[in-house]
Amino acid sequence: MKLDKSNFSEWFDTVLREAELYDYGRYPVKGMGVWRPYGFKLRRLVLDNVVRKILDETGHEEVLFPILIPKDLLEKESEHVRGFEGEVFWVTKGGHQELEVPLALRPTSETAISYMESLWISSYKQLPMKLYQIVPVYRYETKATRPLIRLREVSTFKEAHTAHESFEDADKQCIEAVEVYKRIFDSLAIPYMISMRPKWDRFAGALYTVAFDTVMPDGRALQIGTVHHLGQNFSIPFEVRFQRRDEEMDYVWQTSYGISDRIFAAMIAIHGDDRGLVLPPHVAPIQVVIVPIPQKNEEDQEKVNNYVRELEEELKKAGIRVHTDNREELTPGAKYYYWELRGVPFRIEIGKREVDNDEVTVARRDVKGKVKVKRLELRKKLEELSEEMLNSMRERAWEFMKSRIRETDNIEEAKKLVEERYVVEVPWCGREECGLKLDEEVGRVLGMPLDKEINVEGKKCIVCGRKAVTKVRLAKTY
Ligand SMILES: Nc1ncnc2c1ncn2[C@@H]1O[C@H](COS(=O)(=O)NC(=O)[C@@H](N)CS)[C@@H](O)[C@H]1O
Ligand SMILES: [Zn+2]
Repeated sequence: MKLDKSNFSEWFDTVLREAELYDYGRYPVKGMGVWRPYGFKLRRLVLDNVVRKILDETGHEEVLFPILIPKDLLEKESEHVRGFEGEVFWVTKGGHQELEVPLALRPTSETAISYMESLWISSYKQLPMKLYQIVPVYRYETKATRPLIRLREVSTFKEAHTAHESFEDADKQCIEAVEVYKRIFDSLAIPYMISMRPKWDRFAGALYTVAFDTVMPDGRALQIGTVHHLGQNFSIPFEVRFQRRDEEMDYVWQTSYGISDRIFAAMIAIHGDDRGLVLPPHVAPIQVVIVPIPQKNEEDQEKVNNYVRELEEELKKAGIRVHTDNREELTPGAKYYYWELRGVPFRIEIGKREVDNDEVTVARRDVKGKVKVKRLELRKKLEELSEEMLNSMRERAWEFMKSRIRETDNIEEAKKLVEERYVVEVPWCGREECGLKLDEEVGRVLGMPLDKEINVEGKKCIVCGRKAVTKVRLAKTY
């Protein structure tokens, strides 16, 4: 099977399948895939070593809520229910019994969490309350479903929900949430744009939505994370009341922020190449694969086998996830291909020469060439190479994303650039009808850049010609 990343959609589906990460399209429910052992290990390492680690370090506490939400609860916040009513899976029967109250498979959990917070929270002393859970959520997506990108069972949904004393505190939490997401994406070397979503595209029930978008290899933008200021839109209907410091009663101010399986889609898509996966060393299920080079005579073979066994022991003791590929039926070359497809960051080749010189030959997955390393220096060298590899993956990914972003003051040029799969930044007057026109005729409005200086001095809205007040990013999106 020849991989060709220039045909991205085909490449992505093939890599997921051939690297035995994730089985999609064969499980007999549309929009739902299966995490296979190798992919499940990658997912667990990302969740434990990156997502949970950063969330726990920033004052969040992990919880677990029921998956079923009664209809009356889901419908308490009017904008929320309008936003999700077409997307909810319902459980309507228990055994032979029709259920009194239909139960929703959670599409997200603001309603479930606000309901319980109304029972838990009574005083400002309990605030801020910062909870998160990593659970599957369910959305009856009607647009084309795609593995890890648009699922009906979003199997890895990290949703954080926080409650605060004031609008300002919730606002500050949104800023903190943006920093948390920057750390998570930076740790996986995923590049991102941060934009304020336009009013017509914010989360159902939010005052505002800040979104992280990355650019996939085909130039289309993918929303990989969102942060919402919910104001009191849920706490009032759910009566999440608390006594303020001044002893007055008030409703809490809430935020919520979510990431999903899309972080795996982005990491796999952006770092992969024509040989398959390229994984950041600190989350790779196998960090080092040892490939022994077959020897002609018995004695040399014995020496190589012993050397390999010791080396593997040493690396395991150092906490490195190492695997020796002793399969007789494969040539070294076939083994290289097999482990490159699976994105193993480092390959160590051991032949007679390495044994005689007490060294190893190391090949890094993301760059060509090999280096010889003295066995005694190997552990330290692997740490250095891991750092170097992650940094170069991050640099390369940001370079690519920046190469896909253009600016123009001309609507015709904007259309052409979006057609060519660029993200285009254009001056805008801020009026909704112009924004909606851009959304329809040029490209999806990702929103106002929050991650760069905006200068629209003397610029005109590319739709109506009025004075521009800001810029907006437009793109073809998933
Ligand atoms: N069908 C889907 N498949 C995969 N990922 C999805 C899907 N729908 C949304 N996502 C991802 O999940 C993130 C959070 O979803 S959301 O609707 O924007 N926000 C919420 O649900 C809020 N309750 C924050 S937890 C999105 O930014 C997007 O990256
Ligand atoms: Zn305008």
